[in-house]
Amino acid sequence: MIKAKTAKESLSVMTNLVLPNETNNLGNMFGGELLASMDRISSISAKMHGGSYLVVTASVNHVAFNIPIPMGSTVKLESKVTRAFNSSMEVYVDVYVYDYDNSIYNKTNTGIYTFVAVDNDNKPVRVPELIPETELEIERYNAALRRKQLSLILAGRMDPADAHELKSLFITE
Ligand SMILES: CCCCCCCCCCCCCCCC(=O)SCCNC(=O)CCNC(=O)[C@H](O)C(C)(C)COP(=O)(O)OP(=O)(O)OC[C@H]1O[C@@H](n2cnc3c(N)ncnc32)[C@H](O)[C@@H]1OP(=O)(O)O
Repeated sequence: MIKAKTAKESLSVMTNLVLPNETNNLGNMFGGELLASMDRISSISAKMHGGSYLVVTASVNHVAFNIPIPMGSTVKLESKVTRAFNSSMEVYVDVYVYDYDNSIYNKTNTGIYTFVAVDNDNKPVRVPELIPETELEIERYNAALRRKQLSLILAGRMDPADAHELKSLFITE
């Protein structure tokens, strides 16, 4: 049996400066640059949880661009696995921009990614269970199955009729 791991064991943090070649014509960080950084850091978290296996991005489930990030900003990305299923793992990435006037980080974006651990033949392999500890980790863990079902439906991999946990949000018997 594979030993379970806590969510915090997969924590990965990356801080960077937004340079001019990473911005759009409004002088704000280009969305694709942010997506690439989010994919990169979340793959590190998935790999930390999955162990020696390779991990591949199976889906980008959600990315909200709530606030533009201006050129010159100090951007911090934090990612953690929120739940492990059989071979797949959900990873949350929270993005913050440093406010130098008030010496605090403000959250600007959140992204939710799914990674799958695979062997050298690209066959999915089992990953350790995840143990959530903090209130936020437990909240994200509990809702992850519904997000997985939604992601599978959108990818054409699941019949909505089989998504019982997701349906229970909308339909009460
Ligand atoms: C030489 C030097 C080397 C150095 C080395 C070090 C590297 C160290 C860092 C590594 C970091 C790399 C990070 C790269 C990250 C990319 O950039 S990877 C490139 C982009 N991604 C890809 O190319 C993946 C392409 N897709 C695939 O290969 C296959 O579809 C997959 C994802 C492996 C799934 O395979 P499958 O045969 O369809 O498997 P299936 O059994 O149906 O599903 C497996 C699991 O995935 C889940 N799943 C599948 N699709 C979805 C979906 N859309 N939504 C949610 N869940 C899904 C299933 O529900 C299932 O979950 P579990 O119940 O097992 O938990």
